[in-house]
Amino acid sequence: MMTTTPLCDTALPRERLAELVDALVEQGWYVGKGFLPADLCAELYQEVTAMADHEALEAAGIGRGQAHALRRDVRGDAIRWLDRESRARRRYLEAMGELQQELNRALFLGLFEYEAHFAHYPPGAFYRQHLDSFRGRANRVVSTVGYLNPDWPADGGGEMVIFDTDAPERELARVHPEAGTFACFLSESVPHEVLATRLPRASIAGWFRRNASLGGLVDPAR
Ligand SMILES: O=C(O)CCC(=O)C(=O)O
Ligand SMILES: [Fe+2]
Repeated sequence: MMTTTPLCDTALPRERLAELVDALVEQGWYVGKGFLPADLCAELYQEVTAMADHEALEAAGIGRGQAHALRRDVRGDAIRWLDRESRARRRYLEAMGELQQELNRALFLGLFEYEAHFAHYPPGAFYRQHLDSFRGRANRVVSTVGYLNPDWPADGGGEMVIFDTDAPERELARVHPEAGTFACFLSESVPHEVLATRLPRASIAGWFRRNASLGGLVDPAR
């Protein structure tokens, strides 16, 4: 009999997925250490580091379409949108596909698409407090961040701070950008920021989207 090779060996543990769903329902955000497989993070870290070394990343901006602008006073990372060109990237996207299915099954979110980019913050870079969903467009519904740096030191900076929806000056959590840690939150309601990093900081930021076409405008991806 023929055996089929599984598409990937990522398979996010069921109990961690359940924990994530519960936290999203209860507080609108989730942070899990050791959520992503260590070998996967190591491969992705190598890829983004090589891209940074070869200037294969582009300065990140804010806003979509024509409103897109470079604002180094707001965010200082460099990015590259994730394609499926390496085994590691396919594995990561496969894992996000599992998460999407689980979110749709458990929460009826109707998520239909996932977009993600590598992000590299050079020393000194930060990303000021913001929401991930652009005003007037319910396009990004759930945000994800997978961290890739091995052995992040306690004084490395670069934490992601999560703030209270109703009191955005109130800090709720600080996430150390350590390989394996995964953060997930509601894009429209959870204010967050990246504190200035002391070391080069690597991650994959991604968003589950619903199709939003408003006023006859089809919302552009990215
Ligand atoms: O890297 C992080 O911790 C968060 C990044 C972020 O907020 C974003 O890219 O929108
Ligand atoms: Fe963000």
